[in-house]
Amino acid sequence: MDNITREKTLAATAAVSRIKPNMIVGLGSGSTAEIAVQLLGEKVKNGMQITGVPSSVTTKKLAQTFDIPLITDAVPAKIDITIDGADEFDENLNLIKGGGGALLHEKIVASASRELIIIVDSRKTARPLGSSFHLPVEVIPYAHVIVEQTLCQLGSTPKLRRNNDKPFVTDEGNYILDCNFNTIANPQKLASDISQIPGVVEHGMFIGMATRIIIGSGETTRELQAT
Ligand SMILES: O=C(CO)[C@H](O)[C@H](O)COP(=O)(O)O
Repeated sequence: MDNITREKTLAATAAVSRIKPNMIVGLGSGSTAEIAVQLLGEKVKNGMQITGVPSSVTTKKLAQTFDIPLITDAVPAKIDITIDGADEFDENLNLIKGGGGALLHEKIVASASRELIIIVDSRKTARPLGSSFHLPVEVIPYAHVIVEQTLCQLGSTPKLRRNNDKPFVTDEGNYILDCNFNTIANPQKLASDISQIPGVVEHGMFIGMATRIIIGSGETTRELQAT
């Protein structure tokens, strides 16, 4: 196992150790969250009863291979703990997510969760949002040209995400604009401005949602907790 995978596994193991029998567990997306799904699958195999709520089609398929009982039709109003990854986080535990394109379902699952535990490897450290990752904004295809123009007026350089020569399409059939805002000085204000643009479905800033960030670091983990 390479060092980064070991760090992801350490963070995922620490997060999964917080899952107790009969919990409803939100299942995040991305390579780190997938390790957590695999570890949860082992718990289920050993007899622990949990119910998972997947945040993407990819995660649903993975969880099914481990026979994790799932709720897939609609997100329940109360999820005990969600374990997910992130592309960036700041010292206030605000996040940028959506590198894998699952930000809409991830945010819905997170919004229903009593606890949102984020797991990352040591390449990700607390820094102002936008400093190293472009903010994904999910838009309905019909509106993507006009939304792109408005996002330019807000100070970014949006780029339509592509999958080979076609636009990348999300699980809900939408497009993603990856927006370089450089460092985002006021995430709350920008989040509100973007949410008001007609045609925007969701953006990848998760503000005040994460309760804990577990960072795999070498042979150990360290944690940041919301105050
Ligand atoms: O937000 C996400 C997917 O939409 C992922 O959680 C994020 O991209 C982190 O992925 P990884 O654990 O592979 O670095």
